[in-house]
Amino acid sequence: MTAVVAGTGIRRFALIGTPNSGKTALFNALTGSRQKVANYPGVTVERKTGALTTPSGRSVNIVDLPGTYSLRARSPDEEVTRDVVLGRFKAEEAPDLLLCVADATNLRLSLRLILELKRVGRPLLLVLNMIDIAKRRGVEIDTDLLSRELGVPVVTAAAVRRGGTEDLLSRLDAIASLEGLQPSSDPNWHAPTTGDLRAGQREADRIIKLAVKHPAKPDTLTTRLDAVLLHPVFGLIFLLVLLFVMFQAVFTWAQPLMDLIEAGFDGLGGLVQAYVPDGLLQSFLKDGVISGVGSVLVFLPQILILFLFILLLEDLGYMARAAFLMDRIMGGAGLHGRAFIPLLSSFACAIPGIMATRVIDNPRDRLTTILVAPLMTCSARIPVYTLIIAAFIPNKPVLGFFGLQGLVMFGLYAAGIVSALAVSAIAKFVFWRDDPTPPFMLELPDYKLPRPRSVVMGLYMRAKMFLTRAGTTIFSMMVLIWFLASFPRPPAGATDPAIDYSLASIIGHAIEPLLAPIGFNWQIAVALIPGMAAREVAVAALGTVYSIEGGKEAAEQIGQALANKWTLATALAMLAWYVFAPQCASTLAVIKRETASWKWMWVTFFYMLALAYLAAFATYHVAVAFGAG
Ligand SMILES: Nc1nc2c(ncn2[C@@H]2O[C@H](COP(=O)(O)OP(=O)(O)OP(=O)(O)O)[C@@H](O)[C@H]2O)c(=O)[nH]1
Ligand SMILES: [Mg+2]
Repeated sequence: MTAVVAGTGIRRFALIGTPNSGKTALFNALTGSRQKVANYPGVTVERKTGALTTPSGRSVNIVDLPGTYSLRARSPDEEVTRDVVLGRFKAEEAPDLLLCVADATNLRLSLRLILELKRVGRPLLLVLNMIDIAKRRGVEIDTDLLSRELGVPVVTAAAVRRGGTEDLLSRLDAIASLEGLQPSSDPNWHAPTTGDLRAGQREADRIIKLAVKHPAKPDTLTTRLDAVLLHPVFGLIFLLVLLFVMFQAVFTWAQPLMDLIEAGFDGLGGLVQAYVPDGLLQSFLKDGVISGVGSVLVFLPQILILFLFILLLEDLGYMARAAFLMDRIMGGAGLHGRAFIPLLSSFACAIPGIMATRVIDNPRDRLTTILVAPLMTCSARIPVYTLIIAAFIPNKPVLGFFGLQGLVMFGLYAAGIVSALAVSAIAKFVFWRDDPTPPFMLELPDYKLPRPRSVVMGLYMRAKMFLTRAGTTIFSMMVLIWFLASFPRPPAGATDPAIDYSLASIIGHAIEPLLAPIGFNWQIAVALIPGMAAREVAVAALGTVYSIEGGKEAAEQIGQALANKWTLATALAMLAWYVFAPQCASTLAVIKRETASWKWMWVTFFYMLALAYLAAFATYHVAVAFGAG
């Protein structure tokens, strides 16, 4: 028995394979986890572990790894895979077995990888995943012959089908009960040279010729769709229309649901006012919890609609195509084609977007992408944008079928994208003028119909995350704001509104002079500080401050309060501010971690702050000049 097994009694199996071959789908099927699975290469960027109990009751530790074509690691995510496989990963024992996952419909690069892995000297098992698709297309694989030629045992699987991992499980069971599994590796291992890789590819092609028969009529759906969707003109038009429909949908489809949630919170507020005696408790519940947290929760439908689109596009296999289409435009701005998916993920949140840059091998390209990712419009900005747009922009039709509100929203997203391109172009010019951008290579996955279960699961996870945030970060910030806006209590016989005596007012008025040139009042100043915890907190904070300020009678909703108390110029300046402001501490923390430097974190913070201030200043003064003050 090996030391590893004797020590813990638990086997460690690692999933390794080419990108998009279904490793994470298998990992989820085996361990019951819910790691992100999507139809483009580069979804997993760090190692994840989970536990499997085999049919005969043995415990196995499963490690999911980022996809890679070779152990000649080029990017940070591939380095993780290489180090785990070689047993060099700090604080982790080497795996007892490498489960090499291959896409059965596309074996060339997978077989080259497994030939390369053989040189490491660890026990191997080749899993031919997506066997369901291969069968449907009529691809015939002689697994016995394949196994003999490779000198590696082979098993088939369909990770996302019910019962699709049974054969694999019984294999794993047998392997887990083997006594003499030696997790050793060849001490003379060296990274493959280009020559090694070529030789490996020739050998892989020879084996494929022997063991795999492709149907006479290849699958043409993907080719036919790509003729249109990858077309340099029609493809781009399609992408733009798609994005526009997405933003329009976020606005219009969500409205009925938002009205419903809003009515629910209004009802709750009414109940609290009727049944909880006047005083601090009533104010805490009504102004702090209901006006504050409630004003953020109403945005759940919009966020879910946005994610519905993103999840569908990811599962369909469209994301990698969009990256391909955008490569020319992004290249012009000094961004690498590989930056597209990280930047698109940043529409959800800059944090996973910044993590996704690990697939970019060139450190300079990776850094540029990290610097501009926070400019993409994350979903936490949606509440701020929507609230202000709904309060100030009339819902007029434009050109017959576009809504003005939807257009403004689209404009804000566009402002984020254009400024990201501009900043990266400037960064390239200033820091890396002479470095050429390396060519862009990305395997385009086949189109797949999204599976309803995984889409629903993805939405559920998003909803859970949003609600958890509302219940923790946002709620605790609200308690703080409510406290600051309620204490100290006004002196006896005071005639001004109670909030004027509070700490919030003192702090807000102290900062106000700095923000007055961009048209912000003291209430906004108060809301911006806790907004650093999470952008949407600013909305909640305004809800609380205006609710306390309004006193008992103020039944008006926050949107109405803003419409009454802000000028149009202030509202527009606030929108401009939010396009750029570095309003999120967690993003800054992730930048620090991913770049391993304080310097780049501060660079991001200050350049975004400067842009935000300038943009808000310009917007405010132009708007005032046009009479919107
Ligand atoms: N039909 C079918 N689809 C599968 C199967 N396994 C995975 N998929 C789909 O293939 C796509 C890629 O799956 P992932 O599990 O994200 O692939 P991965 O190997 O983890 O990819 P990276 O993390 O990017 O390296 C997803 O759209 C899955 O739903 C399978 O056995 N059958
Ligand atoms: Mg994965």
